[in-house]
Amino acid sequence: MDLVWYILFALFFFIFVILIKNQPLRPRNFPPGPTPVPFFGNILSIGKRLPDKLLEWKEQFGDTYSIFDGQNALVILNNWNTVRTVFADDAATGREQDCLIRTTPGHDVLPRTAGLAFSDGDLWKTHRRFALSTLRDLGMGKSWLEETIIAEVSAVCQILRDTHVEPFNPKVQLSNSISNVICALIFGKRFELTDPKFSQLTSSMAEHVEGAPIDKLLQAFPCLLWFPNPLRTRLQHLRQNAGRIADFLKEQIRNHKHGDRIKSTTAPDYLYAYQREAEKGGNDSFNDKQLLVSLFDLLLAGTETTATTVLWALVFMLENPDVLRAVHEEIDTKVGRDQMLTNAHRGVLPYTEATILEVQRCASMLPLAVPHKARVDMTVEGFTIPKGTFIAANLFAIHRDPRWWNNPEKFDPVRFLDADGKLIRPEAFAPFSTGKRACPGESMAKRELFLFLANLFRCFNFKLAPGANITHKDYTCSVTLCPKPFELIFVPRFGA
Ligand code: HEM
Repeated sequence: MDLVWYILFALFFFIFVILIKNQPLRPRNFPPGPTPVPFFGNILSIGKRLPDKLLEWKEQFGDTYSIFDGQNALVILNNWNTVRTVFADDAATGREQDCLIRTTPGHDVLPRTAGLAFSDGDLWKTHRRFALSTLRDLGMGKSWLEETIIAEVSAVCQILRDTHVEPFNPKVQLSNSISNVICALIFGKRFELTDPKFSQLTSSMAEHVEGAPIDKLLQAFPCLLWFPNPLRTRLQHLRQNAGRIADFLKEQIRNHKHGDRIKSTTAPDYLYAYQREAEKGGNDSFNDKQLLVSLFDLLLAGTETTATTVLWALVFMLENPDVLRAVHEEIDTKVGRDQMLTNAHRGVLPYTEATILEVQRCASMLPLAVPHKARVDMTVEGFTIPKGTFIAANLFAIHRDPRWWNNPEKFDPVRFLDADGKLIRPEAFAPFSTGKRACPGESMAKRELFLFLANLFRCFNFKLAPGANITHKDYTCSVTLCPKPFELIFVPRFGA
């Protein structure tokens, strides 16, 4: 009996030590926040609606607070002025480098510390500068990009007309056509919207983004990688997905190198510009590994974000038929129904553009943008943030902050118009984030969103399929907020 008690005592003592060792602790003078539990941090309190929980904690702990995902602390910034100051600082430009979906011990699907979105330091600076100038050279003031986007919108509108007012989930076709724009930009190629292989690829991209929470969970509990379980199986599937996208990109690079490029446009593309830069020599970071991951980042960032915003726009138009009616009226009276809308029409369609901005504000589809990491010890709002701490801008909260927005829960495009009906950009509007790591695709994305959405609005009325229901509260939450799958009836407003 004594031995049993002895073993039990030793076991409890062992568990106690493990719990104490794994109790996440806030360093001195660190932002306050909810009490974490051993191993899990605050993960278990979050539930299915992360943005709502983060708003609750903001009420409780103030504008700058911290939470733990497993053992890692994440500082959440909810005040726009703080975000602007912190993200302008070079010290806050670090990024998380570990990603289980992208890398496997001994075999990296996509090499870590490479690319644009998850690299940092000098490598990131060099390649971000290159990306910004190349995207600007390829896109700015060039008609080919606008023509490419309009061709894609026309193709997708035709597919939607061909549904003959039958219920249809437009997600795959919209993602394919939006992905075609970034494919044209990065390697000058387009794919048929109904091509099953291409549809599989864009679905893999969506799954890759949705998989981020699994990655986080397995990083918090690496022991789950040691034995078969559903999370490990899911991770393997996500890695295969990432591998499939990487293989697709390698094929494009090979074809390009072998001069087998399909010239759908006369413009040179990103890949061409990159290879020219590499040939110049003088900087060996312009290598094949960096090229592959940069293309991966551009393809995913350029497809998922824009496609999800378009889906959100459809949801908000269903919920706000008066707004859609006002958009139709503006387009019909200022331009007319019988021509495709181009960038030249932006100036005469301020209400339509304001509607798109309001969709971005209300959706806040990247609710925490992409978290940054402190590269050195920092002081933020009087708190000490040690080197290596993750820092996130809560764009979802900023876009609902009553200090900046009247009646923030209301979908109201007029907040983006001045008294003369001209478009304004309120200060705390930051769907593309701000500062040194702000989205390099912003100007391209804005153009795409206008051309896709204004033309979809021009062409269709949207109705829910009988018995179906979707509201802006029905979303899935990973890195992005994405409306749950829904079917719509696309009612053409006029003949083709
Ligand atoms: C509606 C469309 C889009 C939205 C809302 C969006 C938003 C964002 C946000 C919030 C970030 C994180 C910024 C930060 O870390 O502070 C980001 C990063 C990034 N975006 Fe976008 N984006 C969009 C479209 C695009 C497009 C079309 C491209 C490519 C042409 C692109 C390429 C990138 C890249 C490469 C990064 C990583 C930048 C870095 O880490 O330095 N995005 N985007």
